[in-house]
Amino acid sequence: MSQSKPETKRPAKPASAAGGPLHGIKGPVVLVGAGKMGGALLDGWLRLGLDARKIVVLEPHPSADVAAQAIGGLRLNPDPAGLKPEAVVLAVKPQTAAEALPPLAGLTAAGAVVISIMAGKTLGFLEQVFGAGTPAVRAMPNTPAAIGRGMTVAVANAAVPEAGRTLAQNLLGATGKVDWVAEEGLIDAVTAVSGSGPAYVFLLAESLARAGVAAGLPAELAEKIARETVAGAGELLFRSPLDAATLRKNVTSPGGTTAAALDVLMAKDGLDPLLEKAVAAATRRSRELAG
Ligand SMILES: NC(=O)C1=CN([C@@H]2O[C@H](COP(=O)(O)OP(=O)(O)OC[C@H]3O[C@@H](n4cnc5c(N)ncnc54)[C@H](OP(=O)(O)O)[C@@H]3O)[C@@H](O)[C@H]2O)C=CC1
Ligand SMILES: O=C(O)[C@@H]1CCC=N1
Repeated sequence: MSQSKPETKRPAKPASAAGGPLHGIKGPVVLVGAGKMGGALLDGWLRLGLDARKIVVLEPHPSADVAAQAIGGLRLNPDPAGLKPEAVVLAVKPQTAAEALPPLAGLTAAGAVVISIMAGKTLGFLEQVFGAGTPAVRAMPNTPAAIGRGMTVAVANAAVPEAGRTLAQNLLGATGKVDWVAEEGLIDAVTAVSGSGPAYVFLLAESLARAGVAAGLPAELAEKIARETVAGAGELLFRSPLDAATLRKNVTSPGGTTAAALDVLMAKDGLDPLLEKAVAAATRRSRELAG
């Protein structure tokens, strides 16, 4: 290993989860690509008590945290030829998939479920690489997975048995909520909304801070209050039983300051058409990434 990735916070030892959702997994679970999203999944599995000895990571430049899991028995970059995995989780970039995955096609010979989180890459592509009839799940998580607050939407091909779906549900659910759809075509728009969505929210924090500076605030104060506002509003949305529109109305006094701002944001050329264009662009890009 010539290079290693920056360290991210990982729990020193997994929370005990005897009898938890990952308890019945025999393994090995092979994770291909342990970058930002693959690393978040790995964290979730370890946090939920999946025995590190049941995990294999294939990653050319593992972070120090991933490498450290080898002490607990995680196997890092063994020869894939001898492996008979229960699941193979694909978390490499879609642009590298065509080169990175064909050498791993033999991994599914013993019936492993392939679970891909790659943007754009279709169930058809997975079957092309791993063979027709391979049980395959295409899933789209997002980065709040890193703190167990992810939102994943998944679709399975017809070859996935009930047990395979449960396995995928449990592995993906280690990072947050999982919804399933029957129609694969929806995943491109899901990618544009929840997969990429955290970036839009972080941009809102950045943009709000810049607007604060333009309104005369010192940059440090503007950044702090914008960040806390986005984080606090997100937390309120998470905890409150009220929907987003009601929470918005609760901020908006008639004839007050919020109403003045919302007149701009909710105008015909406001946020709605802008986000519609942004989500359409991301959806298109997801379809292009199918290759
Ligand atoms: N980031 C996000 O918000 C989301 C990402 N995704 C999807 O997750 C996947 C991973 O994205 P992300 O984690 O952001 O990207 P990263 O670049 O952080 O992770 C990809 C990892 O795969 C490694 N890799 C490259 N080639 C191989 C190989 N041949 N075998 C094994 N590992 C390899 C990379 O190593 P190196 O860097 O050294 O090349 C890198 O560590 C993508 O397909 C993306 O579409 C899905 C939802 C959200
Ligand atoms: O930007 C991307 O392509 C990936 C997929 C969703 C979030 N990040």
